[in-house]
Amino acid sequence: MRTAHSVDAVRNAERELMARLPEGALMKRAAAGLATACAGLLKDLLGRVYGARVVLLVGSGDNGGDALYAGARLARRGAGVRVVPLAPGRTHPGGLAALLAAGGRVAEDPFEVLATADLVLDGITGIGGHGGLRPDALPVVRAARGGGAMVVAVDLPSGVEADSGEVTGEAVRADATVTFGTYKPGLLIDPGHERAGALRLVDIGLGPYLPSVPELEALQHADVARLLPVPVGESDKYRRGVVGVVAGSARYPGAAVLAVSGALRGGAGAVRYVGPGGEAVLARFPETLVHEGPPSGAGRVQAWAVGPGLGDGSWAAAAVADVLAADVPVLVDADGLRLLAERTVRERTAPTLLTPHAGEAAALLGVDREEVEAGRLAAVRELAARYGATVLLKGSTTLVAEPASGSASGSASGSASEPGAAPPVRVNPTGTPWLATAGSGDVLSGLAGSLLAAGLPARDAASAAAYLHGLSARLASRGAPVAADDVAAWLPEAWRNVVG
Ligand SMILES: NC(=O)C1=CN([C@@H]2O[C@H](COP(=O)(O)OP(=O)(O)OC[C@H]3O[C@@H](n4cnc5c(N)ncnc54)[C@H](O)[C@@H]3O)[C@@H](O)[C@H]2O)[C@@H](O)CC1
Ligand SMILES: [K+]
Repeated sequence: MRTAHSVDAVRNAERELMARLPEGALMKRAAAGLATACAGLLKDLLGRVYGARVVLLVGSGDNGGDALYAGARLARRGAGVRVVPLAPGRTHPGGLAALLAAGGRVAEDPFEVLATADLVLDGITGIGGHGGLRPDALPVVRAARGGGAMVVAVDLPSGVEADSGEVTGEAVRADATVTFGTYKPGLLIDPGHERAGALRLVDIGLGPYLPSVPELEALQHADVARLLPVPVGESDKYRRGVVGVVAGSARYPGAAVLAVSGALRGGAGAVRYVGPGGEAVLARFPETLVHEGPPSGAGRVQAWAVGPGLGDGSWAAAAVADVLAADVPVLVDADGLRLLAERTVRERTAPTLLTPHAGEAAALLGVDREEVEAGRLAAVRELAARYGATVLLKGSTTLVAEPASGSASGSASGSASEPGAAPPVRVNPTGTPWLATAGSGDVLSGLAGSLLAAGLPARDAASAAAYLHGLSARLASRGAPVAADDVAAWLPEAWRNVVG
């Protein structure tokens, strides 16, 4: 599991640790890890550190200090290091002295050195930065990218808000980010994540001083493997769980097929389909149990997934209300989200999982889509709190938030967090831009619904589904476009990849 902590948590931990260490020791630890990472990258790039051309972009804070001490280490190994001070007169004095003593120099012409640099270290701002890059930094940052050097961000790409991943205006676009002590939420959530490049974590000894419950967590293979249901000898289809899928319409019969295709690969023992797309579903998946009346008359199910391609006719509205009245976990997606009342969801006693994309989340919150996209973490938390439901906010870095315990009964998922506090938001690390394709959300709904029916708590079902879904798209794509149908077809391979 990768975990990220807030700036406040990092600063508190740093304070406690620093009180036990000699002055400056923590920064030197950070700089040593940073220099080692840069030396490794230079060796991959050039086969050597000696003679490499390194430029340091340095702001007014300790982030610049890290860059300067790391630059000094690289200079001692024979790299030609030049510093571009973006806040002249406020450059970290100890760091600058160390760099100059090691043979580094202040660049006379920033643009000249950036044009020929092999590696640029972005030490403009770290966790103390706010409000995006300042105008005076923009031409220098653009020249760094334009010169073709590898750009390595120190702790965080400058311009990215550490706690949210928000970018106001412009931010550095790094090839790699070397971060200290713990990941920061902004490194794992878009738009910040996408600016960070490959992530490396340097241990500076903060671990024991960080809160045990992080702000954010990203599951890895082993975590997901532990969550996935495994049938045992005496399992039958009912014990494995039956998932009910309410999806599709005369206009969108394909949504029914895609949602069922995801549900069939999600671990439930059987899939019941309810809606007007039964014929299309059976033609493709004869193993589906099809029902035409209201969902409540369909027979036993352990969880429902409702919404993809439903349209907004009266049948759809009645079906959504019918499903929400059931005392089993319910996933609501797509058109279903337009047909639900906040109060109905809040009053449910069984878990509810909402799976909006940014546009749908914006409609539920009554704000603009851009606001949700820029502040995804705040949006998913707000939705979970308002609806008292688990919320999966789709996107390139899909997020899963749980409401604080007590705000919705039945939706706790065994988290180790304090009573009353919401557990950490989960961010999915397997997404790929190729997943932004029509119908892929329908597959995800069926898959997550199936995992709910198999008995996973809503937060686990949502995060395991997002993980498998992203991985499946990556496996299917291998760099080429994929269709939603491919994503569904590759789910068994993704599952094997995770548990194998
Ligand atoms: N506190 C510690 O013990 C450690 C801190 N470390 C480093 O220190 C960093 C935090 O240092 P600071 O708290 O000094 O903060 P930063 O260095 O991140 O930035 C704060 C400085 O930048 C200015 N600033 C804020 N927003 C700006 C913007 N948009 N454009 C330009 N300048 C802006 C502020 O006026 C302030 O002077 C971490 O990210 C990490 O790199 C590491 O050395 C590990 C140890
Ligand atoms: K930085």
